[in-house]
Amino acid sequence: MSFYRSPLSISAFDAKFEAQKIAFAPISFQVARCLLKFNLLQIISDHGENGCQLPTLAQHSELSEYAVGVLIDMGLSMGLLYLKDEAYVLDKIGHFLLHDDMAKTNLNFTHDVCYQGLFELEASLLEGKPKGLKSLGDWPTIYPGLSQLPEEIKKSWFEFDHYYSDHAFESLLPLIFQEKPKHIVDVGGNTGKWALACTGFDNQVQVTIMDLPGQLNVAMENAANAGVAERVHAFVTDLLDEQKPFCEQGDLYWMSQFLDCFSESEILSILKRAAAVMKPDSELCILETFWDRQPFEAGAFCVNATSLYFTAIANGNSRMYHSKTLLKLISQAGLFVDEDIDNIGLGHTLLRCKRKP
Ligand SMILES: C[S@@+](CC[C@H](N)C(=O)[O-])C[C@H]1O[C@@H](n2cnc3c(N)ncnc32)[C@H](O)[C@@H]1O
Repeated sequence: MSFYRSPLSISAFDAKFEAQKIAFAPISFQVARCLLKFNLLQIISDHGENGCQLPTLAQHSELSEYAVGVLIDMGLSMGLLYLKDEAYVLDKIGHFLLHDDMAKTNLNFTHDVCYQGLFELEASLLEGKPKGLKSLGDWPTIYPGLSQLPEEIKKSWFEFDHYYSDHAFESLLPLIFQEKPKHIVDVGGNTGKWALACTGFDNQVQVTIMDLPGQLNVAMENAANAGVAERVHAFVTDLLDEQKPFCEQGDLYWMSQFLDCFSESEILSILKRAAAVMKPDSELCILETFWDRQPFEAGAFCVNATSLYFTAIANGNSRMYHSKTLLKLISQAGLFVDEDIDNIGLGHTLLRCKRKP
């Protein structure tokens, strides 16, 4: 990691400006969202290098000239737009806000899932509980509620979750099937996307998904729709309950974007239970986004920001970890890392683990 290791090279004057950007950050965020929502960035983009004047923009939009005016003037201040005489022209940051699917996915997730709940960050930090979760529903953590979230919010949550794992899955399949596993146990298998990717890649493999009941219903429906119901099996569980059995007989245990949903002590307990059912030659493959393993500072920013979603909304006690934290827990659970591969998909790391002899 080449960043975060020295003071920023920035003048006091510019640093003071950066501090003001933070002070007004929620306002900038909502302005960006509304510029997108009301199509204003798109209309300005359509007008190319000559740009578009306020009255024309208002004519093309459902908003009043006043409403468009406050948005686009703040758009100038945020560096999304610039002025050419009286016309507003799309600048580079505006271009990426409009066209970059990662920015869109992160923005929708932040708005729909996190925005209201983050008001409770302070209380969440003090109590170690996701005090903002009540903005979405009445559950102890977000996970039992995933399948019951209102449609728009559910869409943003799943698009966010899938965006990152989908980018990793394609390059992972050949790696995961290197040792030709016959039975894969997908721990926290969610909607069954990985299970379906595996059954599509290998026409013999059997996949068991361990998850909470709400998610498993969705996953099994997806498996049936894909015509692989006889090769995808449901293992209903709550991994926070140490008394519940762990699926045995897996050649390969798969935990993708899963351990970050738990605190360090919960991770240790889950890993110990996995190690206890693993055969001497079983593998445990962990796919995570560690903030210290990001090739670019932008990645570390997104990963560290996501931690606060866990704090205020998801469960109050988990985060996107530093790789050293997970490596320590893996060893404490009686496992060792056989292979450690960075830069998979969008900043994922694959840890291939085995039981210590
Ligand atoms: C962030 S999603 C990861 C989904 C998927 N593995 C991927 O890579 O996109 C976490 C998954 O863990 C499941 N999960 C969370 N808490 C759980 C628990 N206590 N017991 C079982 N599954 C749980 C959730 O239902 C969800 O499907």
